[in-house]
Amino acid sequence: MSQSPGDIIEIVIKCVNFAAVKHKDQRRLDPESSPYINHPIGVAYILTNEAKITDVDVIQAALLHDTVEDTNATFEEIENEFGPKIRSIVEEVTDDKSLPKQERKLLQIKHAPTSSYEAKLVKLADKLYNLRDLEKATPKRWTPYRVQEYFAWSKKVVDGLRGTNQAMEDSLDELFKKRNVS
Ligand SMILES: Nc1nc2c(ncn2[C@@H]2O[C@H](COP(=O)(O)OP(=O)(O)O)[C@@H](OP(=O)(O)OP(=O)(O)O)[C@H]2O)c(=O)[nH]1
Ligand SMILES: [Mn+2]
Repeated sequence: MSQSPGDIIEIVIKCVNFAAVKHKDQRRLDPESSPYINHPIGVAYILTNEAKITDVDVIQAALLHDTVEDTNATFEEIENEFGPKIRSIVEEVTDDKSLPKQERKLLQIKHAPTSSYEAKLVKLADKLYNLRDLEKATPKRWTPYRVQEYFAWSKKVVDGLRGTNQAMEDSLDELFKKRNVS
């Protein structure tokens, strides 16, 4: 059965609310300690506004994409509230925080090319948002070297996501060019 505009608004606001409640005590690492929720909302907005994505599953997954990785939310909870499709996309974009950082970073590079189309879209928007943040301000306690390393690693992940969305890939390439990352 197709979703009415009312159904879509209801489910999207349910995701925004779920993410806001889960991320409520978290802040970004920028000098002003912005609310963390700005990030998932901004990732979803990149997808609607720049990537022109209208698939509600992708927008929902974007809003929820860091809840399991960074809060007490569980995949079971996501499935109960939002169904198996949303759980599956969120699962694809969630790092296993029990692994050493180096390994997590390598796994993102490795898994990017075989991710689903929906997960690739969320990943591209996530990287675009974070790299734009890095252009605006250096996160607390990050050295210039760490910033440059994040750019170089992101390029390797993005290279495995190509052929998914031209607008986001063009914006990412502009950022890599400015940083001389190739
Ligand atoms: N650029 C930037 N990033 C910030 C800021 N505050 C929090 N972050 C988060 O930091 C993460 C990147 O930092 P890392 O040290 O590389 O990753 P880690 O959290 O996995 O250890 C991103 O997580 P992520 O969204 O899960 O993405 P990713 O780690 O998969 O790239 C990003 O959302 C900020 O002010 N600026
Ligand atoms: Mn994120």
